[in-house]
Amino acid sequence: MPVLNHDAAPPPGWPAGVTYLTRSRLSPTFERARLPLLTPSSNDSAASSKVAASSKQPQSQPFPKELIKIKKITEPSHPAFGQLGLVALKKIEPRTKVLSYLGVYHTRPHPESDYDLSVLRIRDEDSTEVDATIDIALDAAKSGNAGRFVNDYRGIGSAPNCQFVEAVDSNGWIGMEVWTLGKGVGKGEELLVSYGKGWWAGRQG
Ligand SMILES: C[S@@+](CC[C@H](N)C(=O)[O-])C[C@H]1O[C@@H](n2cnc3c(N)ncnc32)[C@H](O)[C@@H]1O
Repeated sequence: MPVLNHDAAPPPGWPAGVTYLTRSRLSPTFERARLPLLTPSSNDSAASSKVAASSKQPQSQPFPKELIKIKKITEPSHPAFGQLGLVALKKIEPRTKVLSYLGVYHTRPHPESDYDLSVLRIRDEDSTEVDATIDIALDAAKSGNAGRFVNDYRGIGSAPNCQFVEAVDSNGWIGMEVWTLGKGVGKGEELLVSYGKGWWAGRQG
């Protein structure tokens, strides 16, 4: 009898055309020589000092269906009207992990993506150029989990109620998680982070 992998089923509201992940992946174009930089135990990684110690993660990251749901935004006054967001199904306590941000790690710029999170940016010591950097980012544009639906607070709330936090993911790589901030998130409230002023500045046209 076939065994169904329920972890792999996307949560309700998942959009067609986006691959649902329960673990992040490497892009086929990911420069394999950079892989040790993603592992915080790596000796020469500047990343290791940046990443907070994290409890051992399960192999896959299920959707926290008891905490949140994916919601279609139907209020015309909402700046992301017609899109999706994340809403709390019950009060989520302050400083609580809600879910991981999963996607595809890459080492090439993805300026066109609105779902791309930088996880590592360090100086390239092998380059003769003064400003040369090594950049690794996690893009959920085509493949990801519900972390990709967290909206920015601007024009929606007075302040973010969540933030992206660096952590070690289930692959042992530097990853990102969505955590509540100091006030938690009330039942029915939308989870909102700050993408940062730079994110919006890069999109002004
Ligand atoms: C990472 S996605 C967030 C999820 C997105 N709403 C969706 O349905 O896929 C980022 C995109 O969401 C929208 N967005 C998020 N926060 C916003 C805000 N405060 N105002 C306007 N648009 C926002 C923008 O279109 C942005 O490019």
